[in-house]
Amino acid sequence: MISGTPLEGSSLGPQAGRPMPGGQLDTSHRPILYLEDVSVSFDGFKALNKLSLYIDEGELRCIIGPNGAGKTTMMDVITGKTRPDIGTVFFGQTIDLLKLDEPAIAQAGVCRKFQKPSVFDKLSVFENLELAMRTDKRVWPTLFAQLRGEQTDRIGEVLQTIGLADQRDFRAGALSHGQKQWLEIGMLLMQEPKVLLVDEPVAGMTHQETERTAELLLSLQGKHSVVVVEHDMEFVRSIAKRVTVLHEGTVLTEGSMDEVQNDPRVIQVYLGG
Ligand SMILES: Nc1ncnc2c1ncn2[C@@H]1O[C@H](COP(=O)(O)OP(=O)(O)OP(=O)(O)O)[C@@H](O)[C@H]1O
Repeated sequence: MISGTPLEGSSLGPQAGRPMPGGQLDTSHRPILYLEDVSVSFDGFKALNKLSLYIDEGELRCIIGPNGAGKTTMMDVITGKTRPDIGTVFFGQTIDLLKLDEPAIAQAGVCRKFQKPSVFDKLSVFENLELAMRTDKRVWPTLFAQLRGEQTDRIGEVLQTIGLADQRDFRAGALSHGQKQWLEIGMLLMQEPKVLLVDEPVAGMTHQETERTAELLLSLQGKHSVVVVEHDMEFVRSIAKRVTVLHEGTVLTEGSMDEVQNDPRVIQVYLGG
């Protein structure tokens, strides 16, 4: 049995079935997440400039763009870390994310995976997943109880999804960098997020780990909306259906990987030609 240490700084969201912060999620009109005309200034510099972005339910979207394009700021706005000067950010049709704070946004089902893994090294893979489930406020009544069968099953499912079933009793500290990243994705999945924001998931990974991460993220689409910010173009090509290119805080273009890579404006932005 592990203790119920809070996951400080982590953005863990909910499992289904409890009232959501900000109201009930309504995705009947397609986008599960949308930003409209969002601007953010830092000392007069516009990090986001009338950015509009629409993410559909179950979609896997890749966001690319040169350094300083505004990708991180965009994620910060969605998760409530940064408040825009102006603009609209909605989760479904009815939940105004600008009215919620960071924990409430995570609890509503918008979760973020940061670049650096933050698993608990001394705990086993299984215990890390168990802890992620126990930090969900809606299962706090079970904090000191034995895991119920369905909860153990859920951990088993997530272990399969992240490809760590054989490592379930390994200490997380003994995992490779790639395995730690998958475990952290698993910890977020324990909360059954509707939207998963993933920041540079393959940075520092081996080729094989990168391929496995592509399979993992592809397996999530349909069940979750996944927004991936990544610089590795080969990786983006391997998972992308629709790619959004950010530049100077706004959407330069959107389309398939082939479309955006052949767009002269994109080539100019990347090559500075
Ligand atoms: N807190 C801040 N204060 C001042 N300027 C900031 C702040 N955060 C971001 N910026 C600036 O806003 C712009 C957009 O930054 P952001 O980190 O969102 O870009 P990015 O696309 O994520 O870049 P990278 O790919 O390098 O991570 C950059 O010019 C950055 O220097």
